[in-house]
Amino acid sequence: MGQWHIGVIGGSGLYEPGALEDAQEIAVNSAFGEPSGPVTTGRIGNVRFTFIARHGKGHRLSPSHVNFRANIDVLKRCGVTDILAISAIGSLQETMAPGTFVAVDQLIDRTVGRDRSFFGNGIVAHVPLADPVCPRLSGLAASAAEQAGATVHRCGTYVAIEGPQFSTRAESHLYRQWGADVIGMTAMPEARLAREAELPYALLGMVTDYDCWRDEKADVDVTDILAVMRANADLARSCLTRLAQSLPDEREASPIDTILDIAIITPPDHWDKQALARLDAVAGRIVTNVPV
Ligand SMILES: CSC[C@H]1O[C@H](OP(=O)(O)O)[C@H](O)[C@@H]1O
Ligand SMILES: Nc1ncnc2[nH]cnc12
Repeated sequence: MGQWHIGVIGGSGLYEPGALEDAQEIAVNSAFGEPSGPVTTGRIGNVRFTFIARHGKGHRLSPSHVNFRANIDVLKRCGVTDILAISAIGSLQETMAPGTFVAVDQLIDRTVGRDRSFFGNGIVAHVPLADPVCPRLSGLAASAAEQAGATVHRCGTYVAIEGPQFSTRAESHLYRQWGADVIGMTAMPEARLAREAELPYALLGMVTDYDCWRDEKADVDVTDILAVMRANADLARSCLTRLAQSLPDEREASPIDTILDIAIITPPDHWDKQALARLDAVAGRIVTNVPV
């Protein structure tokens, strides 16, 4: 049992966490390069929240240039116990209309060329990822969103594309045939890296558009997406307040908190010193007590 500390990754249209008590903006260095920006840490009631804007303030970073490793590393360094990501998503299903929320539970990764692991080169780990989303946090976040007044779909498969362009119509139809429900550009490798950092991850998507499969005339565009996101940003922020109010007083341990115990395949006497040095936060629970 322990305290909750929720890391929030704010996506398109959500560049500020809203009112946090005792809020402080802090620049935290990462061993994996430049994060998207400083974090804002503060409390809602008894629960600590630490927020980072995924694309940076002013939306400077495209999905391909977000340093996902640095962002997760920084949140881990801040001591977060769980991550709630908030994203703009396109809908691939008629029933998931713009303005509704989706608590994503599965992911398909179509991104290319992004750094997708903290490990390799001197210390190899293979974490299980069959269920990339933490059902506990996802359920709590979905309930919080409902209490805040949102219509929430409690599961959905998200296909992560590389972007930055939106999909072709043929791709959009293909993803629907694959069983994807929603589409975005950022949940991968974010979810992979959260798992490697032993952080339960949940993703609350806000549907902003129907991508391009549905209507031959009205294709997705960024202006419409941002209008929906702006209209929903306060709703997203009130989800955080509701979440803080509804979290159990004590946080029960999750199997994800110790997932590296079953994932690191390289024996400690072969661990590379340089690799270890930058894993001091992500795998700090394991590597800091190892004699080198
Ligand atoms: C602004 S439209 C496309 C952009 O929005 C989504 O970002 P995020 O997941 O950070 O909310 C999508 O993944 C694209 O990056
Ligand atoms: N249709 C779409 N495709 C990819 N990313 C998105 N983010 C919001 N809408 C999207």
